[in-house]
Amino acid sequence: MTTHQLHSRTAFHTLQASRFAAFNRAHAFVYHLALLALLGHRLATVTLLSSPLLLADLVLAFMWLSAQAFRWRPVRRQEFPDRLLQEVEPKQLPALDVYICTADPHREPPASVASTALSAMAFDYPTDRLSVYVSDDGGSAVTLFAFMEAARFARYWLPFCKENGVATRSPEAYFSSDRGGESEKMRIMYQSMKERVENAMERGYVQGNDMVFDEDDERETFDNWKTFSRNDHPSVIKVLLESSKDSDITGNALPNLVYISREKSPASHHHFKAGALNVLTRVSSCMSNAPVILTLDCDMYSNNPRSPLRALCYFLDPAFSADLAFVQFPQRFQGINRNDIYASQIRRLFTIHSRGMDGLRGPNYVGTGCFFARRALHGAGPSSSSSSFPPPESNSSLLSSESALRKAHEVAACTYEDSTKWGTLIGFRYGSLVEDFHTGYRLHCEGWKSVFCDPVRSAFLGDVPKNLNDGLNQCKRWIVGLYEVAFSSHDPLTFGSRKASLLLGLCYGYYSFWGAWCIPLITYGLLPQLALLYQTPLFPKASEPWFYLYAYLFFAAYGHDLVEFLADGGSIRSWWNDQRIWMIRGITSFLFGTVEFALNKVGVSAPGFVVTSKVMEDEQAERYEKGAFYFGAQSPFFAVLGTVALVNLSSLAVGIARAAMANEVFDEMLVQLFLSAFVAANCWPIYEAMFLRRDGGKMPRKITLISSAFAGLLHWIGFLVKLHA
Ligand SMILES: O=c1ccn([C@@H]2O[C@H](COP(=O)(O)OP(=O)(O)O[C@H]3O[C@H](CO)[C@@H](O)[C@H](O)[C@H]3O)[C@@H](O)[C@H]2O)c(=O)[nH]1
Ligand SMILES: [Mn+2]
Repeated sequence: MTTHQLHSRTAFHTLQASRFAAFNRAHAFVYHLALLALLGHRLATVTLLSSPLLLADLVLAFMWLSAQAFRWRPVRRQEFPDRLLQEVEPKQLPALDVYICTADPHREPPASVASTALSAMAFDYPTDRLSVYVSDDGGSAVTLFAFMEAARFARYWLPFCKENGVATRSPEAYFSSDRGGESEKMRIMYQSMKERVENAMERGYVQGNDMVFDEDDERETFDNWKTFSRNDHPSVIKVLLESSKDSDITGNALPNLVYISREKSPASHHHFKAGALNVLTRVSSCMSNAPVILTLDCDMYSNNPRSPLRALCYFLDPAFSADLAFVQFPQRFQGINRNDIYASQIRRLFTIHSRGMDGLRGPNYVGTGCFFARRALHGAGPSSSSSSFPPPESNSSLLSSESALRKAHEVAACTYEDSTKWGTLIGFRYGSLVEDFHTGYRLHCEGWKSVFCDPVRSAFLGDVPKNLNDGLNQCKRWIVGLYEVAFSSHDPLTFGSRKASLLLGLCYGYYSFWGAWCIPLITYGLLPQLALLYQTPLFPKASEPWFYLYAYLFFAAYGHDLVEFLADGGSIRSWWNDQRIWMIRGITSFLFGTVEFALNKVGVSAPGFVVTSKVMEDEQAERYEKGAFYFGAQSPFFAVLGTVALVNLSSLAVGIARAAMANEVFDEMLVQLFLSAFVAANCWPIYEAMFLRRDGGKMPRKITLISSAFAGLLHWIGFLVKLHA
């Protein structure tokens, strides 16, 4: 029991260990014995043909073992913002800097990005200590324009939210559901602002008709912009709202709002989002320099205006916060269809495993919805930084003062980081496409801890890729980034387990090698099926005792997974979809990511960050809403899926036919028959898309043909192997 529980009547937060922990440990003990027996049996019976299964089982064993770390001590926390407010005067609350990253106005519509900013500006937080900074890696004049519009709209929107007790403070989200009465005027105002932004977006630049330029300076900015290109332009830093000068229509101060597009040049590396976050960290330190920082992706709007207070329940607890680097809220999403066909919620990553890590030293940083102590980004471990929180008052001079702006431009320059420790020891860390995973991991290694904060009303909501191909591409990028950490000089298994803890090292090890799932998934998705076709048994007979070992290992793993999923609030249908997508990712994203990482390693290609699209055509939206898969892209992923689906279908058909004729086939081949049937059941949407559907989401003819050719090739190889065996 912690001290916080003892004083739970006044504590700002409490912690409760999960009742599952004891069960998990007992189960892990039994399961590991079975796993050892399996590996022993495999080794003793290994043949040339079954040797890939041995490798697959070894990878499975590693995955299982490292995943037990998440189950060792899951915890749940609760925080009490009202108690905090009883003890801390609003004037004593630390300043808060919010960072919002955007990178591409075509994939991330500027009006939605501005909506996210408005939701953060409308936090239940003293506006004179709140600043919102947006980083625009897209270098888009339209995004700046959208933020200028948002700055004007904020004068009405903030008082509207507070007077009407609105909880959904992103205007985009608020007006997407039908509202009448009072909000009609606001809706019209928002719609017309959105239209102006969209018109400028369509045109591609901002002109005098779009807005009344307040100052010549504004006109000049947009005129100069016409010579900029995305990858080559000077820094643009604009203070759009300044708390000490600007107020809303009721006379209350507005938060600071600052637009930044860092300098870009083809000659320097920009380190994707991590680079953007580091510029934000430095520019904001020249301006508001708040001790608390919130990072948000441009699509992750605030859905709970009190989340800053919740984070402060931890940061303002002096007995707790000395080594607290960040408070992570789960990534949650809006607009997911009923049974979450693409398993977009990724419950395991975003909640189940986060709770597991929270019982060790804290959840991983997942890039958005995360409050940081600024000092944790200074590169000194917790013991050497000042233990009191919050640190002394932030800058009080004007954000837009000439000196602040001069300094800000200096630190946003693309050569500023040359021969500094930014990205290696200071700030957000470079070297991985999953800068969030990497940064959180390194902070844990430095001795910092983190907290997982999961209020009943989700704190933030974002968009998910609602198209299978986009989702698989996103996952592929993650895999490449995760391997970059796995094969760095700070690899989780050796370095991490020493510096953080053995269990945390295993957690990070599990994810850094996430892509290795492709080995067992591809092996188990093809080999037993081909062997079934050519009547080669690879598993014990159903009448042998060893059979029960396999059955136990399979059903216990799936069962445990299901129980965890249901306990997290999932349904059986969405669990089924989740495990299906895991298989699909395994043989596509994980495989392609593994290959891509290897190619990067030998210098054939270089890592790139393809921003996930947050826009969707109406037809696609409708199809997604109905729960139909979308296969209508010429994607190499789909060719792999089609191949595996066809191999399983043919082996299942042949296997059943043979088993119907001879009983001993059933006995000998039960495991292989089961595997074919199980994979085929999972492949149902693929068969539909190949053979049954007529709509735009069906598999393109070409992909079906390529898949059939590959499947045929595999059958033929199987046949040759059988001939020679
Ligand atoms: O060069 C870049 C590339 C991306 N971004 C921003 O990074 C965010 C995440 O990009 P997105 O395409 O949405 O990637 P996802 O894969 O959906 O993002 C997940 O994975 C990322 C990498 O691990 C994390 O940074 C994110 O927080 C996490 O939500 C967006 O706001 C982008 O605008 C930049 O600012 N600069
Ligand atoms: Mn995203």
